[in-house]
Amino acid sequence: MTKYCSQLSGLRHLSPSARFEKIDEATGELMSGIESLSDATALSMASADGMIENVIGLFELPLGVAANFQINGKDYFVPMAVEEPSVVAAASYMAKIVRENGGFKAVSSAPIMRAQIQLLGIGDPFGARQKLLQHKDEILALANSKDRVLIELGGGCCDIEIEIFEDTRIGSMVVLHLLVDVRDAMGANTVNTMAELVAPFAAQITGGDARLRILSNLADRRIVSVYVSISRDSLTTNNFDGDRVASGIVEACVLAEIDPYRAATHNKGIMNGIDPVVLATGNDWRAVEAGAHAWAAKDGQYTSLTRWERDKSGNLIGTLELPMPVGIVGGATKTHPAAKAALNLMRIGSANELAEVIASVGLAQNMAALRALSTEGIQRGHMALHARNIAIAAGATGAEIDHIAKELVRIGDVSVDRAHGLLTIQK
Ligand SMILES: CC(C)(COP(=O)([O-])OP(=O)([O-])OC[C@H]1O[C@@H](n2cnc3c(N)ncnc32)[C@H](O)[C@@H]1OP(=O)([O-])[O-])[C@@H](O)C(=O)NCCC(=O)NCCSC(=O)C[C@@](C)(O)CC(=O)[O-]
Ligand SMILES: NC(=O)C1=CN([C@@H]2O[C@H](COP(=O)(O)OP(=O)(O)OC[C@H]3O[C@@H](n4cnc5c(N)ncnc54)[C@H](O)[C@@H]3O)[C@@H](O)[C@H]2O)C=CC1
Repeated sequence: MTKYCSQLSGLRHLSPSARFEKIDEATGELMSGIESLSDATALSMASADGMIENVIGLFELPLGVAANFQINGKDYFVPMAVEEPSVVAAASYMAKIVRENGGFKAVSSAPIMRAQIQLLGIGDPFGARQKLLQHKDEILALANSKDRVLIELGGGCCDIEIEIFEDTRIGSMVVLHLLVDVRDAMGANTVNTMAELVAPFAAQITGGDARLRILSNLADRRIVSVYVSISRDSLTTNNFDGDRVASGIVEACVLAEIDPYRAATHNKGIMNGIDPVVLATGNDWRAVEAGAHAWAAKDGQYTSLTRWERDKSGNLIGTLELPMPVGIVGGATKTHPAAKAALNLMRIGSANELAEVIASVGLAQNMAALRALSTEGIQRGHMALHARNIAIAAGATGAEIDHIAKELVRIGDVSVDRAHGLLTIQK
């Protein structure tokens, strides 16, 4: 059997089916269910109808595969479901550079999610806090009394925290947090069930009224960190030397660290890498987005999720740290056949491993954007690929698409208007 090797060049020149075969070959043909990735009807109407309400159809997106990823010494072809051109190309390109420099190094914390129980109508919030702490063992036992599967897997509610808030409109608020190791699940349903189970007991021992009982999407105990170190020589391009590219990336990041206007766009670029993998694996991208942006503002000002710096030898060092509440069981991960196939394609063994892959793609995407923005600008690479979209929007079909796109790039005017003009001349 061929060894799984994600280092592949020239995928852009192949047709989708030839690309599929090439990747299948490069993965050692061990992908059960991989055909779902190229099958537009992978999700049946019956399954879709079981997933959400009032279903009348399916909504499709292109699924690309980013090549070259090596994370903690393991190779990955990364499936990305996304509508935006240049994202998959950029991820593959940066993964190629990072691979030559030892690959991505990622670590993640235990998969701990938190649920909140809001308790109102309490005159002695600090006394209530003490009572909750005194009953911690009973709270944990109650929370862990239903989900046998999770407990047998070594997960479950492992700690509590308590917050007190005073508000002029509603008075004292005591908020009990359940900290739950959710193992390989995203965990929202798991912790919500526990919160609803514990709430009446918490109300009884504090004398309060239990209101909200729901997870927090600021998953600050479920953090993934990823690191790259890149020599300046690897960053040299035809027009810029590596030292200039590295300092350009650092300087671009500094603006995002101090200016929320830039930080929002900078972090959007990171999510360009993260969301497509979250989506392709059937995970909840709203939860990941909410957690990422709340984390980016956790010190009181919205800032960059990445840091780029130079070490003493001049190497470019990039790091990304953020919450990553994703699962490989539960939610849609097992009901959507393409999501199952996506996890198979990457040979993912745990939710933590998936989190590490997703964060690596986020860091790669940020590097690509900063590299382009601080040197030649975003338009050349991105708009050249976007030109095909523009050609399609103007009505090009079949072989016309590539022809019109190339012409738009050659003229330097990637607009629907110009594409219309070119199509008219052609017809
Ligand atoms: C687009 C590139 C990669 C071109 O870059 P290039 O220098 O033209 O690439 P290349 O032709 O030298 O190819 C190098 C490698 O890139 C990959 N590659 C290259 N082209 C393709 C393709 N067509 N299809 C598949 N893979 C491709 C592929 O891995 C290839 O290796 P090979 O296969 O040849 O051995 C570069 O210009 C780039 O990274 N640009 C940045 C793109 C980007 O960030 N896009 C996101 C959209 S913009 C946005 O929304 C976010 C933003 C920018 O606002 C965020 C922010 O402000 O921070
Ligand atoms: N605010 C939010 O983010 C909210 C999100 N959701 C949704 O909740 C869903 C995810 O909830 P989950 O609790 O993950 O799903 P789930 O309830 O479908 O699956 C989790 C359960 O799977 C079982 N399980 C089997 N094998 C396991 C393993 N190896 N590790 C851990 N558990 C295992 C456990 O009993 C566990 O409780 C997503 O679809 C999300 O969209 C729901 C409510 C709110």
